[in-house]
Amino acid sequence: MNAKSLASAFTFQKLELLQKQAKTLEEAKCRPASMELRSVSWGPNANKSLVKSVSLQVKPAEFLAIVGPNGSGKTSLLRCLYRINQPSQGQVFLDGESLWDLSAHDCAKRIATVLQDAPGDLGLSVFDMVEIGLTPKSHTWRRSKSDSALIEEAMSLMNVEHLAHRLFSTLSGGERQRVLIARALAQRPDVLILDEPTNHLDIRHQLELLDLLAKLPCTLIISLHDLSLASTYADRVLIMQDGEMQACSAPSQAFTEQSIKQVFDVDTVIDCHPITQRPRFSFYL
Ligand SMILES: Nc1ncnc2c1ncn2[C@@H]1O[C@H](COP(=O)(O)OP(=O)(O)OP(=O)(O)O)[C@@H](O)[C@H]1O
Repeated sequence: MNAKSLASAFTFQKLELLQKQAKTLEEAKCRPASMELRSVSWGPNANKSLVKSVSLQVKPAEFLAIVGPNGSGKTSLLRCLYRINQPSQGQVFLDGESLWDLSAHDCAKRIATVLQDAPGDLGLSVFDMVEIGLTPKSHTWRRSKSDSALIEEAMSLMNVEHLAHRLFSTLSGGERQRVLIARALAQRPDVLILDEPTNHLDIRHQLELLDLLAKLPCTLIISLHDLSLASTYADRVLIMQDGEMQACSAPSQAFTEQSIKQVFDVDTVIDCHPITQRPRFSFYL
């Protein structure tokens, strides 16, 4: 077997393992939810809107990527979706129920988040950190065998099981990010919201993460700076500019040379990726 076929056999085995594990998470009763924003606006005060009348529907199990330049309102919009930013106008719905009619605890049972600001040094081990993911659905303080299996499975999916006993605070940026994603997976969410999850990750881990996320049996809403990752993995792409939604459609429709010039102010040549058949970009100024 030559090096190339060895590498692809390894990738295949690993993918098979990931798929099997994602199936176990599926058996752990994920119920992908729909989300809807109806004319949602939000701002830190009455005179300032950072999210401006955004309307969209996300179907159960859909993968929606949110892209846009720095300061375009991606994080502010995500915060509306996980019940931190209460809209000044409009409403957000989770499976048809208004998010603000649900308790924070009910939301946490269904929506998991991985945010840009990592939690501070809580003196917790990696295992403890991932275990926190079980809290919203726990009925008791005692950890059961299936709880431990879920924690281990989530750590193994994110390739951090060898770090289980390390202090979270001693990890590298990329390791921390993977632990926080494992924590979100242990939560067995119906909706998973991630804000720039590929920050700190090397290219191999970026691709593995997106590949794994795209297979999870939950609704995914992810902000990404990397347009190629959004193009390769997302079902639809929402392009934000100055707090407004510029486009929300399949990558091949949302990403055009004109839309990228208008929103990101860079020139692009777009062609079709020979393997993924998705739009591929070459940027220039
Ligand atoms: N609570 C707040 N008070 C005042 N301004 C805010 C507040 N939250 C966000 N902003 C500003 O609103 C704009 C949008 O911020 P947001 O974090 O939503 O953008 P983003 O698209 O996620 O940016 P980035 O790509 O840099 O992460 C930014 O200019 C930011 O400084």
